[in-house]
Amino acid sequence: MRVAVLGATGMVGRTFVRLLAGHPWFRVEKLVASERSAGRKYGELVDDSPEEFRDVEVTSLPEFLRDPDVDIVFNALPASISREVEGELAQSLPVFTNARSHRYDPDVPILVPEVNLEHLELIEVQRERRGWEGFIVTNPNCSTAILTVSLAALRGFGIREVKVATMQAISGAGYSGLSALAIQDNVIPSIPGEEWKIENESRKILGELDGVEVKPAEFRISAMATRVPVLHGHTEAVFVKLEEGSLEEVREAFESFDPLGELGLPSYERPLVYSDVPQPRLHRDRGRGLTVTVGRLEGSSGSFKYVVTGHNLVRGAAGGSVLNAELAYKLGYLK
Ligand SMILES: N[C@@H](CC=O)C(=O)O
Repeated sequence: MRVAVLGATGMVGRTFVRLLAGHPWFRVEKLVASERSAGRKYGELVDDSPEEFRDVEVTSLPEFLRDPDVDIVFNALPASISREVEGELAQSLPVFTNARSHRYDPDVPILVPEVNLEHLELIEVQRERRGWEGFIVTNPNCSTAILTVSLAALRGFGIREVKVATMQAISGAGYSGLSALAIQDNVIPSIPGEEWKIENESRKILGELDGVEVKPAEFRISAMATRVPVLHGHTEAVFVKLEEGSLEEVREAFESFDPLGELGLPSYERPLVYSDVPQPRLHRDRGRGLTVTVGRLEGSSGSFKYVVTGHNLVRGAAGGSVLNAELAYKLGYLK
């Protein structure tokens, strides 16, 4: 299928392009960016462009919108312009987006294939309600994606409460998000909007599809987000209360979590690996960036703590979105 990547020169857009290079089902035909970049070769704008895209001429967003002529859109544009752009494109095309603009619409799924694949049924609700031929599927905020993969492994024990403190990498703030002087030798315990997203997106993702919308999961959740001087890879200290489960059972649940192994999705990797001391520099690239690493599990009688780390740009953004598209393709939502 022919694909366009919107916002192709930003941190997440570059990751989309890298992950889609040589993809067996999706062929990137259009790299879309600002008017400033339009007409220039992708390799001039992005130093580490995959070889096959170095000479591709970048298209401006207005030009793309006049005649999209692709089968699928991956969106890495900023949220400030995404709502309108996505709404326009979804009238005729499937849109897989990293932007938060539509995440909280009741008929739009926040999809993590290993956690809530059944929420894809909302595509039919969107089409019915909005008269679209296409649809919008979002991936979660990066820290939420990493957290929910670990929580999904624990769902069978009955999750009652989650407390999480994040240590988020610099790349989560975008290419020019933070100055070196602000983050070097420092920890910044404030990421605007992040805690609300973690708390609300997690409950939607782990919630139940009730016909035309998702009933959020009922567990209590409280998040504290911090930025740390790590390039890529968000790490999270999680404290969870479960209805039941021993330490051995919880560890076994982490170790055996592999819900979509049979589907044959090209990007699929085991979503979770247990390792004693998870660390972003050592573990973020595990499973080509799609595997999260869980460890430091301690606790008893339904009260546990653990650490999870994962690649914010891959599992937490572009990689999650590509996996969403692969799942939709496999389940017949892309024609
Ligand atoms: N908001 C996150 C980026 C992931 O979506 C961050 O600031 O790290």
